[in-house]
Amino acid sequence: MNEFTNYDEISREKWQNLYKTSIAPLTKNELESIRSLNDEISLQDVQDVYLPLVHLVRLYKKNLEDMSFSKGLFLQKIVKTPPLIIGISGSVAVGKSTTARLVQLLLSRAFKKLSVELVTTDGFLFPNQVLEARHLLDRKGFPESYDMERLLQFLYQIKNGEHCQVPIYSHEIYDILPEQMQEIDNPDILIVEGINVLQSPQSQLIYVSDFYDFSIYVDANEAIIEKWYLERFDSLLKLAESDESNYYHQFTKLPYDEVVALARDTWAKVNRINLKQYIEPTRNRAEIILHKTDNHHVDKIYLKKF
Ligand SMILES: Nc1ncnc2c1ncn2[C@@H]1O[C@H](COP(=O)(O)OP(=O)(O)OP(=O)(O)O)[C@@H](O)[C@H]1O
Ligand SMILES: CC(C)(CO)[C@@H](O)C(=O)NCCC(=O)O
Repeated sequence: MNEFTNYDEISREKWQNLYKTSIAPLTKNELESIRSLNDEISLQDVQDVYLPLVHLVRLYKKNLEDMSFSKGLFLQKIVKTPPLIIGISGSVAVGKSTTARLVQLLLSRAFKKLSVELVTTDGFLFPNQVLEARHLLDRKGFPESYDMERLLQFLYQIKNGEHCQVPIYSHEIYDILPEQMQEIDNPDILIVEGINVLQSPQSQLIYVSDFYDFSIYVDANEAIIEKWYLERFDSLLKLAESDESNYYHQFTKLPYDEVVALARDTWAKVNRINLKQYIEPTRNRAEIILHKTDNHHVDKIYLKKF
């Protein structure tokens, strides 16, 4: 069976015309907020692709509310609608966090009174010290480098309306920040972004799919993702140039061709292998697959049929 049998393939042209008339165009302020989020984002893509996507999320939210209401009627008690959880997955450097921040911004616009929080699963990586002790430093990002049980516990607590604290990962120090936590206090919508969002822990007793009400896999051709990875490596190095505490500072002293070779090597030996073995196989668990080409231009969207 073809991997996409279970999906409707929708061209960008078709997608961008869905619900066009019922979505208000972006205001000047909103355009500015998007620009400040990432000035590379194409505003045409926001209008044509991401606004209809957020409209679709509305339907899933409505569905969750209706189901809670009906369960309440059945049980003859008040059942509070749990937070809507959206998972965003895909390769390292494919643009998950940019997509997640954009979706957060657009959802806050669509639901002005609701709180929309964003968490990255990078925070659930074991600290370098633990990875080192387990000889896993060069396996960062692979399933065994994450505390998956803790991630699942967190998702459970969120659904249960509990106040949660999440560790914070910093690309600058290439490690979990000591003694700093992100506070998540009972949001209406939670976006969880990360390469392992659609993976299950090894015990398989709990399925991550039980917690996500909607999920997005950000997809692109492998050669293009490698290019984005190399470009991002380059911009991380530029940021590290005058900051000795930055993990990437050590590489700023190397000749340019050695830096490129190093980044290519990390892509080939770590991130590409992870993509092929563990990330891409979860693609067809997503509700929506956003397929991107050069310049992050979305050309195709796949929506799960059932
Ligand atoms: N829609 C977009 N338009 C333009 N540039 C983008 C877009 N999405 C991502 N990028 C760029 O691509 C690179 C990777 O993006 P991002 O950091 O969001 O990826 P990621 O998948 O979250 O990576 P990681 O898994 O390593 O955290 C960044 O340089 C970012 O600026
Ligand atoms: C933190 C992750 C795993 C995911 O965001 C990734 O950015 C990473 O650091 N991968 C390890 C190999 C590398 O340095 O690119």
